[in-house]
Amino acid sequence: MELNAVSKRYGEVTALGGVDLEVREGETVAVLGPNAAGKSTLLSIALGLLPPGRGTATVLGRPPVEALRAGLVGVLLQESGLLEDVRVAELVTATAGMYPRPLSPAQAMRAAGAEAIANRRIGQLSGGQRQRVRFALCVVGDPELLVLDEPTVGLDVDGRRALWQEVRERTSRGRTAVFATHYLTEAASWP
Ligand SMILES: Nc1ncnc2c1ncn2[C@@H]1O[C@H](COP(=O)(O)OP(=O)(O)OP(=O)(O)O)[C@@H](O)[C@H]1O
Repeated sequence: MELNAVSKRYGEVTALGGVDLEVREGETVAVLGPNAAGKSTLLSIALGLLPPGRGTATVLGRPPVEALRAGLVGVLLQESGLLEDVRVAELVTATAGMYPRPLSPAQAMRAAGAEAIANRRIGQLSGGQRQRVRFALCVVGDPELLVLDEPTVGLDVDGRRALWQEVRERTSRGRTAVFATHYLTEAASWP
């Protein structure tokens, strides 16, 4: 992922003031900053979900939207909506079907620590359980790059452990991850 001199203003608010970032294959990079620092804005631009005011973004050597459409990027955004009436396994299976070379739904749910809730309806899940489902959906396509916005919010110790273990396992296979956090410990403890 490469950002060159990316700026973004919302009216009077300067969310990003000329950010350069280069993330190479196999790296795990934390975007660290306090609330309102511009982390989500940066990730949204890097994903092609938001146009930069100035500057350029490329992902895997192409425009971000193309990388996203090609199924090369797994995304976990803060509090993103989930279908409420379906069961976890149904949603993960349907999402897997949108990718060229997905993991099995069981693998993705295991990676997210969501096996025990596979048959539960999403509308009945707790906040942390929903976050596990978001992570399962993020990895089920076995993407080259994971983009995670505050991925551990709401997760208990086991949920956090499962998530970081999966990120580490992917990185060891040359995959890449970029995550936003305001937890200094999470950013700093990364090897
Ligand atoms: N759609 C929007 N319209 C106007 N201002 C916005 C919009 N989105 C973000 N902002 C402002 O841009 C700044 C950066 O917001 P952003 O969500 O990128 O920060 P963040 O670092 O992700 O924060 P947090 O840690 O609280 O999630 C904030 O001042 C925010 O109020």
